[in-house]
Amino acid sequence: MTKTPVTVTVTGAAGQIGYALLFRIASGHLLGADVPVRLRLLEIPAATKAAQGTAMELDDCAFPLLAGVDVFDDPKAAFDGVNVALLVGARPRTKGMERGDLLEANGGIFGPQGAAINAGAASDVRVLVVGNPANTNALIAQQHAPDVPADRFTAMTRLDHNRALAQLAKKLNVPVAELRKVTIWGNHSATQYPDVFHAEAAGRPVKDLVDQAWLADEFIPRVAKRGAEIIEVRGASSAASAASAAIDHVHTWVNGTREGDWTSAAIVSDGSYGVPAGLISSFPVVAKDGKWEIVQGLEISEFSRARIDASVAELQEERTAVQGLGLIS
Ligand SMILES: NC(=O)C1=CN([C@@H]2O[C@H](COP(=O)(O)OP(=O)(O)OC[C@H]3O[C@@H](n4cnc5c(N)ncnc54)[C@H](O)[C@@H]3O)[C@@H](O)[C@H]2O)C=CC1
Ligand SMILES: O=C([O-])CC(=O)C(=O)O
Repeated sequence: MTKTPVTVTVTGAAGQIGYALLFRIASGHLLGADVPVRLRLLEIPAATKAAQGTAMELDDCAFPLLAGVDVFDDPKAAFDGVNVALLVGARPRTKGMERGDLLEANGGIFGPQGAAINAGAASDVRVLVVGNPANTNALIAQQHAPDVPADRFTAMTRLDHNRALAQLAKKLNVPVAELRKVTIWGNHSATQYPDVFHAEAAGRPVKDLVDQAWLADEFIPRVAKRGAEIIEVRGASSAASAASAAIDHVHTWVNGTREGDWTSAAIVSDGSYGVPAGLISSFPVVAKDGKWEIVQGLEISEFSRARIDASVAELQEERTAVQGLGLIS
């Protein structure tokens, strides 16, 4: 193997998403089957022993692409030279909580991590925030990294996107691969808006195949509240599906979207579609040459406008809340 290994830092490495994620990164699913990776695992001191255990198991897999694994409890060391940062480490919600209830508990984690990325990351660093509330945590990290281009900070709505694909595929009885141009707008929360008005199923407009009552009363709430449904049924928040979506997000970011399709990612708004610039909000996006671009020029109906605005209003409230907590200025 001649390529230089890519350094991937995973926070919360001893957690349930971490356990589902690390083995897929090491086996080449994140960046490609010919790209060696060096893993850096960041944990709180109480969990570094468990992370060491996972590192031992990674060794035992003898993955040909894995160039090394190190465990850290210091963000500065963990993010030194990082190319891809997966910020997973944060407390998950439990039954009866909304993700926004985690703002105070988790927000404090992301300022120091953003600062450590600012101090030591490689110049091509890409950051994906998974820990909830993901959009606002990503905003906190980004605001602490003034020297890193803002477009390198993203939050994960790919799980919501994948959930929307799965629900539509079932409803329309088509393979997931035949679905295109589904969008998640706004916040990774119950206010998110899964939009199928531009979507296609096997080349046909989805809006002609489903009625508005199904969309409003079944599809949208099902996707938006799927995280809570998993907590209710599984007794713990989504892990393998979240890890899989994180893999998809970074793989698409680096390798591009397929022709004639787009995906969803929460990225720093440039003001498109009336989303205030600077908020980290989910949009329809394509990845080209390693960069996300918002799909422009889509017609937004009144039905969609009201739902996008409601989710964006929640993002603004979350930003005001973390300003009030002194987590960003
Ligand atoms: N954006 C999304 O679509 C999704 C987000 N999530 C979120 O991902 C986060 C992680 O979930 P799980 O792995 O299930 O939780 P978990 O509780 O199993 O693991 C979290 C890990 O993070 C570690 N951690 C806490 N503070 C840390 C810090 N400052 N630095 C490094 N590590 C730290 C903990 O020690 C623990 O090992 C939660 O906030 C959860 O809500 C979960 C599913 C989907
Ligand atoms: O719902 C939660 O708390 C975990 C999560 O973000 C998801 O499964 O989408």
